[in-house]
Amino acid sequence: MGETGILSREVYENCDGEEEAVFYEDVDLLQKHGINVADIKKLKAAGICTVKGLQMTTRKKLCAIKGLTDQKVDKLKEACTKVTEVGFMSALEVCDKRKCVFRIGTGSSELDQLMGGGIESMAITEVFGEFRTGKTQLSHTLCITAQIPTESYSGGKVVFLDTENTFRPNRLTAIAERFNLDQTAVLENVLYARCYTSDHQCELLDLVAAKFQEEGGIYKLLIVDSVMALFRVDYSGRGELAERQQKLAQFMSRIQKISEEYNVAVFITNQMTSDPGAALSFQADPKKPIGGNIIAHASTTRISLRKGRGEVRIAKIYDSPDMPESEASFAISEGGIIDAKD
Ligand SMILES: Nc1ncnc2c1ncn2[C@@H]1O[C@H](COP(=O)(O)OP(=O)(O)OP(=O)(O)O)[C@@H](O)[C@H]1O
Repeated sequence: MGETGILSREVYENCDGEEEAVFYEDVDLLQKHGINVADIKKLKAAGICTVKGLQMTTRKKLCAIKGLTDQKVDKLKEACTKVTEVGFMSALEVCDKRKCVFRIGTGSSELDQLMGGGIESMAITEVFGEFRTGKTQLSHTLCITAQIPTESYSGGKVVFLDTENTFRPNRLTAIAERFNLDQTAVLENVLYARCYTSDHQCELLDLVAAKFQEEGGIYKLLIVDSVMALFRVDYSGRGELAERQQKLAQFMSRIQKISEEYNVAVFITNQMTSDPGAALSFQADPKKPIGGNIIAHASTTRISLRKGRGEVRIAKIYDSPDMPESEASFAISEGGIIDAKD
């Protein structure tokens, strides 16, 4: 561990000094089961870098990869089963598997508590809210807190996909200062890409997967700020809605798989729109997140943000598989997200 407290070495270590086990099996392993290097290269070029990733890819998608015939796909699928078993496991085994799930703090202990300890790995956490509710500030804070090891978390690097040109490195250095971290090291640990179209946003996931595989176990967080902005621009009107939702579903499915494949936390921000149906049902807040059922089903935990007094913001669990619908407040400061009472 460096003087600053963040991990700057190539090999990340657990707090007890043990080297962290790489979570996945490389597709290169398939060579031992009769798959040639050229075909493995083709998989990697398509962003399929792990055996689990291969299991998660449909036969149809594999056949669409240039140079992969039906027979080759059969052989690949067969080789996969020799490396890892697919099928049922007991709930006890699931419990054991989930022990490697970690949580990344948000900078506010109240917000962490609301989310059961922070942003969870192997899952997608979505925050949505109107403008100025702190979605981007929370994204920036997570870029730093993700690098800070705790008793149960080793700390790691971050990938930031920016669709709205709102990423500001000077915010990262200001937040790093709050945590007494080396500013240059902190910036080095965040890999940034500016997305210009929704196609570009989707294509970048191949590079993200390749990076996660290349530096196994080092990346801990993928941020997409904001997930819908480009889809909203690139597809307009009802006529293009079906196509938009199909592309969006592919994007969401891919980031969901990446989170499980590499044991990383995925954090996405989303915008809101007025809900014409809500006025009729007398809802208190006639606004809803955009992206419809696709985002709703793919996100594991959904958190709504709204403005409170001054710098205070209120977060509410909107949907979660294991947390009650409760609220917490936090504040936005020069040092990022903090507790509202600070
Ligand atoms: N350095 C800072 N110190 C304190 N507050 C800040 C700082 N920088 C930004 N803010 C506050 O953060 C809020 C904006 O938050 P943020 O950019 O995260 O909003 P957002 O939810 O992402 O909005 P949008 O949808 O417009 O992108 C503003 O109220 C702004 O005053």
